[in-house]
Amino acid sequence: MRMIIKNGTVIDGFGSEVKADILIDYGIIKAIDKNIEISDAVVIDATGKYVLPGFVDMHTHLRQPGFEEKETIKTGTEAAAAGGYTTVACMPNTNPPIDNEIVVEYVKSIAQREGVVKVLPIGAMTKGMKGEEITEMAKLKKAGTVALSDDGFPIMSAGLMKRIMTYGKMYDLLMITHCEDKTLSGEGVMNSGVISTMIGLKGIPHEAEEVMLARNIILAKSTGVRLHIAHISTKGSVELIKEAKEKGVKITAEVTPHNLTLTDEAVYNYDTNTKAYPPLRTREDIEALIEGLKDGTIDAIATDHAPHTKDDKKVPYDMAAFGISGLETAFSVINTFLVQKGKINMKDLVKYMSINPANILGISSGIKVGATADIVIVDPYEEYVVDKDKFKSKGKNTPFHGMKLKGVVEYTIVEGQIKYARDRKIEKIEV
Ligand SMILES: NC(=O)N[C@@H](CC(=O)O)C(=O)O
Repeated sequence: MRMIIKNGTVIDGFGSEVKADILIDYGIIKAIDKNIEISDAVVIDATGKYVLPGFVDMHTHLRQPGFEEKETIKTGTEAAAAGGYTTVACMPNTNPPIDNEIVVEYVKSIAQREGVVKVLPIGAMTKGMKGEEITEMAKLKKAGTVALSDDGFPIMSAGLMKRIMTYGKMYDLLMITHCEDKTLSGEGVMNSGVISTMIGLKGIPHEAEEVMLARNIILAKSTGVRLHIAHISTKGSVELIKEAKEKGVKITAEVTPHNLTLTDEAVYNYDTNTKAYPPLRTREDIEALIEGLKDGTIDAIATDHAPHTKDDKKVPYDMAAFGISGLETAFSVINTFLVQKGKINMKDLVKYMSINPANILGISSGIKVGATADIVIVDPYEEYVVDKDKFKSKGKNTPFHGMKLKGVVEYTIVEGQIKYARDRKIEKIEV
C-alpha cells in the first residue's frame, strides 16, 4: 500500500516550495525528502509537475437527492477528482433540501458508497429553503453539516436573518450567504450595463449584491457569527468586505473562476452557458476581485459548480437556468488567466483553492509528515482545448468550451488512493 511521488515540485501550503519525493503509507504522508527509495512501492513520476495539497471546493452543487438528471454524488465527485479536488462541500438546494438530519445522513451515506472524493454537506438555514422557519441547527450540526446556507434563495427578512445568525453563533456554525436583494435583481438575467442594454436583456445591478452584503455584514457584526460570503462579483463587494475585515467582523469571502475571468461581453451571443448568479460583470470588477484576492480581502476561489441539463440551457436566455459547471475547468482557468499571466503565483493558487477554504470549513489540508495524503499533481504548462463532452460531470454547461487553456490535472490522490489519473485506467494502477 505504499506510494512514492518522485521528483515533483512540492508546494506544501505552509510556505515552502521544494523539489522532493513524498512517501505515502496507508493514506498518511510518511516522509518528504530527496531521493526516497523503497522497494515494493507504487512510483508516480512527477518530474516537471507540481505536487500540491488537494483542492477543496467550498461551493459545489451535487444535486442528489432529487435532481439526478443534472448530477449525482457519483458523477459530481468524479468531476471533482478530475478537477484536482479531494474535498467538496455540497449545497443544500436538493429535493428534498438538506434541511434535516435524515437528508444529511442520506448524502453522507451515498457519498461514502459512491463518492470518489470527500463530501461535506452544507445544511439549509430555513426549512424547505423557504425563508420562513429556521431549521434545527443543533441536529444539523450533530449530523455533520460543516456550515448552513440557503444559497440561491436569499433570506429577504432581516429579522429572520438576525435570528438565524444569533442561533448560528450559539452553535458555532459557519453561515454562508448568497447576497442578492431580490427587489433589486428582479427579473434580471445578466449584469446590468452597456451590454444588457445593447442586447436587450434585463439586468442585475451590482447593488443587488452589495445591499444584501451590507445588511449581512451589519448583522454579522452585531451577532458575532462567523459569516462567509458566497460568490462575490463586484468591486463594491470587495470594498465592503475589506472595510468589514478592518473593523474586525468575522467575515470571509469566495469568488468563482468565471467571475474572475469572464465579463458580460461573453453574453453578447446569447450563450446560455454564460448565465449564472451572480452574473458575469465588467473588467473593472474583475480587476477589483483580483486585487481583493491579493490583499487578503477575498479568501477563497470556489467553483459554484452548478450542473444543469441540456434542456435547462437550450432555451431563450431569459428562460435558461442559472449556473455553470465548474469543477473540471477551475484549475486550468485560474492557472491560465492568473498564474501564467503573473497576477498570482502557484503558492497563492494553493492558498485560495486548498488551504484557505479548508481553514474556513474547519478541516485540515496541506502536505506535511503525518498528514492525510490528499494530494493533486498538476502540469501547469500543458495546453488543452476544453471539451464539455469529455466532462465527467453530467453538467456540460460551461462558457469555457472550445477555449485553449493551460494546465492539466495529472493525478488526484485522496487518503493515499489514486482517484483520478489522466489518460490512464485507474484499475491498472495497483495501490
Ligand atoms: N449559482 C447559480 O447560478 N446557480 C445555483 C444556485 C445559485 O446560487 O443561484 C444552482 O444551484 O444552480
